[in-house]
Amino acid sequence: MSKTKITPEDALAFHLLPHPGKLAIQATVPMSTQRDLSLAYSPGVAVPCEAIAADPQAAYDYTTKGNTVAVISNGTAVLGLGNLGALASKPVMEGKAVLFKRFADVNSIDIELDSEDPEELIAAIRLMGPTFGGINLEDIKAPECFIIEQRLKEEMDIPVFHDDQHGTAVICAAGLINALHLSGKKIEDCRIVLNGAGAAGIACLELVKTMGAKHDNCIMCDTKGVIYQGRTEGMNQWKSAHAARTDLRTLEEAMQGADVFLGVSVKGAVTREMVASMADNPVIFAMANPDPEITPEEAHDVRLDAIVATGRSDYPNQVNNVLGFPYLFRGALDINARAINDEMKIACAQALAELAREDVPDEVAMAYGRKLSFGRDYIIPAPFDPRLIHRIPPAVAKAGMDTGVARRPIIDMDGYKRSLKARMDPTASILEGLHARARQNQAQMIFAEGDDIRALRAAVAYQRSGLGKALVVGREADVKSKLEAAGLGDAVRELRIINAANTVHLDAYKDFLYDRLKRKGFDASDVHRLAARDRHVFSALMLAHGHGDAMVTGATRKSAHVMEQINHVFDADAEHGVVGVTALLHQGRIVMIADTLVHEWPDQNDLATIAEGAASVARSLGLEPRVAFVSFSTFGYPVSERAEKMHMAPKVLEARGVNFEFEGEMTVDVALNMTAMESYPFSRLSGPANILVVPARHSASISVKLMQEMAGATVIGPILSGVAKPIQLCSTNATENDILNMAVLAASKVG
Ligand SMILES: NC(=O)C1=CN([C@@H]2O[C@H](COP(=O)(O)OP(=O)(O)OC[C@H]3O[C@@H](n4cnc5c(N)ncnc54)[C@H](OP(=O)(O)O)[C@@H]3O)[C@@H](O)[C@H]2O)C=CC1
Ligand SMILES: CC(=O)C(=O)O
Ligand SMILES: [Mg+2]
Repeated sequence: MSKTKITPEDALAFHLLPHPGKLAIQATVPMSTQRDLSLAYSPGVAVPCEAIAADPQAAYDYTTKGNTVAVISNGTAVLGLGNLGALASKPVMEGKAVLFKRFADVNSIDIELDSEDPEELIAAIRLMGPTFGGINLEDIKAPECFIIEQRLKEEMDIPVFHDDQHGTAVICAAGLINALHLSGKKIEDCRIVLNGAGAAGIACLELVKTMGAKHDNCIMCDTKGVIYQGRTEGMNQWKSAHAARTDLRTLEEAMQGADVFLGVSVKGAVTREMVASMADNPVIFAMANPDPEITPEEAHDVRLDAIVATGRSDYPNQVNNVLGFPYLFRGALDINARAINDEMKIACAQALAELAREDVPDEVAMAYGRKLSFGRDYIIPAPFDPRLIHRIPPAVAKAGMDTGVARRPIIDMDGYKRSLKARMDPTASILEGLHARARQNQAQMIFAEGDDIRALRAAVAYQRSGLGKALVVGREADVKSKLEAAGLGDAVRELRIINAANTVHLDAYKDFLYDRLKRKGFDASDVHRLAARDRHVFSALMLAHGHGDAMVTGATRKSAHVMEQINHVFDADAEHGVVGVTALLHQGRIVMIADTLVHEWPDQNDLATIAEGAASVARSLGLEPRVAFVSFSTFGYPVSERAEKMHMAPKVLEARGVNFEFEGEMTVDVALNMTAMESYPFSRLSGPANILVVPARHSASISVKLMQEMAGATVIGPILSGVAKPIQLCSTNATENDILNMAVLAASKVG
């Protein structure tokens, strides 16, 4: 697996831009008219207030309570970094909140409380009960976390769940079930060593014992070594419950002959020697974050037979509570649960373990750059597995219903599973899919504009994200000084910088170009100038000769000019059926507009070609194309000469016998809104259109820019379809991230 290299600068920039932090709040109701105001606020708001006063359960219907979880910390155990305090824990808590949203569509808000006094924390959190459907406690150190959670569970009527305890224990249990399955050992026979007797450690060992591990076979260690019966130093009642009858005193001694090591302590706590002394087929879960107790490389160095997991996303087998808390809360919220109980946690662990043993869909395999199948390097589902959202919450909800904590049981389980699938934003998986394919292809990407810092930053990000090799066209000294000025001086060595003036291939490139242009009014000196001095032409020549797999350009010059230059090398014009398609991503929806680049005033045949090009782009993004030819008239009314070609284009497609849905002509609202489409029951579209073929390039540009400026839509493209090699153009106002996305798109098409 290619490892993503993240620098401290990357991490800070990610948190700084485009806005400080990682989340925002968005209204879900219209707030534009006097009437909206009267309904949302006084006087309309009084009605739900009274309804809730009469029946508290109504809060789940009329407020956000039922889908809102608080992520609460006091920062006393921030990951494995220790007591950084409430304020410094905020990035982690915001992070958990975004994970809740991304993976389970749970709205979540972070709350950092500046106190280490359990009583203060209990009082503060208890008072927040009315606001939330659940409380996720996070990174509060042991033993205070045990007292706080226990009391809040008793005193609150919503789920209170300390993620570091139970989230970790659930995932650890799921991974362990599968790891032991592979090593052919029974949990009751295993000698288990757990390092880190805090929030995560105590909960993990308790669950492992519930699963059948014998008390006398389990050794728990902390900073003072083995927790044995009679030890007095650094003890508390939770540690005492796991004190072993043993003469072992150090982690090193405990590890000898152990079958399983569970680490929830700190970076580097385990040595190669300790791993070497373990039993056959040892299981090692080094779960400390951000750095594990021992890296998989170090462990495998001494024990090839080890099954190793960490808490990180850049190694196989990520045993991290991100696989648990989003889905546990999703299931709990959907039954308006009073609590998350042990049965719900066990159901979650079992569902996760089962899922990992099943066949893995290709999209998941691609996201991880390798074929995943149940085995030593795949014992637990991967976080981007799209099946998690509809497999885990139903198991949790069912367990909650069976054990009587549901205020509102689910009656139609199949309907519930379908609704879970629909919850997820399809745009997220499309972008993830593109990244996945790009990562798998490991393309050598030509960044043509090495004189532009945005392109250079994108090239660095491309390479450091493990997507492939970045080839930058530019002068070495210039690239170096620009990168240094941007604080990226160390990236110079990582990139391959190609200077057109002194490449060994220049003569071959010139011969090729001369052949293409000699009958088009270009002489040898024109060709030399183009090949050696124009970065777009030079880059296209590199690509044409296989000295790179794909290219991205267009940030420094208008796309019409860039297309003209590229056309000297490739047949990238309307005549050759090339089409520009722009994808608009907005509010969980994707709509493509075509042609946004190549055809200026297409006729009906061109329009049909544009539809075909756009359909192939849609399929490459994993979408089943539904094309609408759009205009200001719908199915012939009002009659207009201008709309004629849009009316005729579907007939051309019919004659071509294409294998995707299309219809037209129609207005955009009919194309995108199934209710409006109901007035035309003969329409052949089975759902709202996802491709709008527009009458001309100006209407394409207007539509895209209007959506971008007014609605804040994310714009990807124009994506070029029909060129012999993957080339992507970005716009002159592209950001580093836009350029990177274009590179990813180009890379996803390689191969
Ligand atoms: N992968 C995952 O999903 C998760 C991983 N974790 C990781 O687990 C670790 C602990 O978190 P948490 O339980 O919340 O923290 P706590 O502060 O509650 O507990 C930390 C425990 O680790 C022990 N410890 C610290 N250093 C060492 C050492 N060198 N050798 C042995 N034990 C040591 C402490 O010992 P003592 O009692 O003597 O002070 C304490 O018992 C962190 O690294 C965290 O990132 C946590 C949750 C989830
Ligand atoms: C993953 C997590 O919750 C932790 O490391 O604290
Ligand atoms: Mg944590």
